[in-house]
Amino acid sequence: MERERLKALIKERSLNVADEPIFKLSSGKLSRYYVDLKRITFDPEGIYLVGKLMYDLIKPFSPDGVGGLTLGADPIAYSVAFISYMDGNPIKPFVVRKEAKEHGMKRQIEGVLQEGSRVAVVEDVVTTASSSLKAVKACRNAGFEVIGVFCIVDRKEGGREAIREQGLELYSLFSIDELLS
Ligand SMILES: O=P(O)(O)OC[C@H]1O[C@H](OP(=O)(O)OP(=O)(O)O)[C@H](O)[C@@H]1O
Ligand SMILES: O=C(O)c1cc(=O)[nH]c(=O)[nH]1
Repeated sequence: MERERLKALIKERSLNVADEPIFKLSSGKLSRYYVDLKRITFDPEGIYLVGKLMYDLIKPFSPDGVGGLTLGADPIAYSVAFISYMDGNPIKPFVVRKEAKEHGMKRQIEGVLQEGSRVAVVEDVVTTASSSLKAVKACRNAGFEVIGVFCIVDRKEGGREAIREQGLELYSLFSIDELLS
């Protein structure tokens, strides 16, 4: 039920489809469609559904932490952390900055996790997985053990294969096909 509701919300609010490839992606490529998941992750019902469904996906792996590359991953990490606490199984959120801070503690990762923590890397959309893998690399540099990459939508444009090359699996709530159909 929650999955069907989230799918309906994404189709209604996030899916932008054009006749021509007018949407510029993070990779620089142009696409005929764009899934704007910020329309979901900045909405109270959307953030609840994402938190609940993503928590259900991640929970079997028993991670200590959940987070990813700012900005897409941030609301996902916070909502999973909130839901996990309500479930009596707290998972700590963290944020990977695009670049390490140049002042203060000069950290790239913000949070309270210790070296050796097992973490789930989350993402809103995976296209090439370049953003997810940037987060994976930062996590590994911080001494975390990454257990997998978990996203809301897999655009199926090579991300899964790129993630596998790093010895990890991609888990998604939806693939682009079921949103476009
Ligand atoms: O799999 P990839 O090819 O890396 O593309 C997907 C990334 O692109 C978008 O982020 P964007 O770069 O627009 O940044 P933002 O989250 O800060 O808006 C999205 O949130 C993913 O992080
Ligand atoms: O590849 C991307 O940058 C991208 C694609 C998409 O559909 N949605 C998004 O937020 N980013």
